Amino acid sequence: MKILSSSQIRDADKHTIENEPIESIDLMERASASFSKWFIGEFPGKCKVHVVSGKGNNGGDGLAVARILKRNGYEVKVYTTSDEGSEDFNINFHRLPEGIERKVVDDSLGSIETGVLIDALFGSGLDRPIEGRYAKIVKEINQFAGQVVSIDIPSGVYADNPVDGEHVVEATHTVSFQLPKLAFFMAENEKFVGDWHVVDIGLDQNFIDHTDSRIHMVTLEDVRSYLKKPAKFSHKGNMGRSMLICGSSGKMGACIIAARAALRSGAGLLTCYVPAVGENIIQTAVPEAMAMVSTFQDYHVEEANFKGMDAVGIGPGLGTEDQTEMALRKWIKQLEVPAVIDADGLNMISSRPDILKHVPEGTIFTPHPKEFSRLAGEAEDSFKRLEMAREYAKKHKVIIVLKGAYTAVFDTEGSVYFNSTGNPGMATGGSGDALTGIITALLGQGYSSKWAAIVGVFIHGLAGDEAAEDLGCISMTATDIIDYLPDAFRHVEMR
Ligand SMILES: NC(=O)C1=CN([C@@H]2O[C@H](COP(=O)(O)OP(=O)(O)OC[C@H]3O[C@@H](n4cnc5c(N)ncnc54)[C@H](O)[C@@H]3O)[C@@H](O)[C@H]2O)[C@@H](O)CC1
Ligand SMILES: [K+]
Repeated sequence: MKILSSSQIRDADKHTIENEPIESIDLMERASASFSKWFIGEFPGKCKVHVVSGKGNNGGDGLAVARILKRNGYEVKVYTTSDEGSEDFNINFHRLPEGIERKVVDDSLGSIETGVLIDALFGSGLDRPIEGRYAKIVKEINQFAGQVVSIDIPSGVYADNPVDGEHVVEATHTVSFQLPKLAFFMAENEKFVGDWHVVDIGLDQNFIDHTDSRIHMVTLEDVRSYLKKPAKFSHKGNMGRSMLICGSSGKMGACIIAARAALRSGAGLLTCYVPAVGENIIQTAVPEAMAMVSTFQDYHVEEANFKGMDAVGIGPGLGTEDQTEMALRKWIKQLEVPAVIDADGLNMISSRPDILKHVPEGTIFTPHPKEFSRLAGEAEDSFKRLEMAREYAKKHKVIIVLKGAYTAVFDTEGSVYFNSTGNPGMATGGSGDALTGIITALLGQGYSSKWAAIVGVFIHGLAGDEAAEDLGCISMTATDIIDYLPDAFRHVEMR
């Protein structure tokens, strides 16, 4: 699913109005009806609803929603900051039926105790920080004890840029029209956006499909269409020969987790290249994997042989000893197959950036934000980090998997794909090692680097979601994520 900027969405609105054709006020009605349908589903008890409207079209939506909810049996009170506004605001203001209490407010809503508050103060037309009387209103909205639902976007949040003011509505839910907004994927906006939802308002799909956007959200349907089904005549040899270079003394767990995750992701033949300390451990813990053992006891110091391999995963539990770093340099120089580099592998590259020039095109890096800042420098905010990761991926011709609540995959052409699965329970030790194992296995099965990353991240998150459903976010572990991989793959396969 594409994510469009607010100016692109405005163009889509305009195009729909001209070409469907539909009057602007009727499109507002359609949007408000979609919002109301969502609202009635979420709050079926006919609670008291307070609608706070600005004077733009977001406020106009609020007024239309007030009317629709009143018709559906809700007790509705409307607070407007003005009795006059945009053309469509004015029409909806005059359409407000009898029986809706209304109040034109200056800088205070007065006391609101119960019910649900709908925030229709500002939408995508916000063009400066919220100040003065509007700031006081936002303060009151945030002091309200009940749930707050923002129409389209929380007032004070920009769709495509970082928040620049102190006064921003903190919504419980945000109901966005037609498509999600880039702002929803940024960690610092979580407290404003709350849980977000998208409702269809019937904008011209053909126009959206032809609008150039390099920002996407990965959906189940996307992954479903890219998932390779094992062929009837497949055998272990053509399901990919993969190697994990992993482990050091005290960090063999990372290796085990990555190996198990690879096997649960369809790796045909898996070899774990480990230092001597890891031989018994990996052979006992993961009997399905072969072990290739380095002569040195505690950590990697030697060259590896990738002959016959289809994919390599480098990183889980490697440690960052100087000699391991020298070994890493050799591995990278002789890489001829698709590879994913994680964790300590990335940390070593950060401290010796000259290794970068040997990294083959299309290699996947899977940093979390801290590892990414070691690679590319600190970012002021998530929007800047997004641009930095995009530039880094383009410049070094690598696929970046920037891990976070919405893990983002950056391809070498400047496109970014936000993941839509996963939960806070996955921020647990070993979760990243499992991801490395999954991506290695997919690379081995012939997925392109970009799609191995996108599909791997999605499946990893989905397995985490299935685990969280049964075990809860607090108790789940990386091993649980692996245990739920079969459910996740089945879920994607189901048609
Ligand atoms: N046809 C369309 O374009 C549709 C638009 N829709 C709604 O329209 C919204 C966008 O409407 P608008 O473009 O009218 O914008 P807004 O409703 O967000 O408000 C814009 C107004 O607020 C003022 N303003 C901006 N920032 C301010 C600030 N910090 N302090 C004080 N005043 C400020 C602007 O000067 C302008 O008068 C969307 O978010 C969506 O809710 C929907 O009805 C769907 C259809
Ligand atoms: K709003």
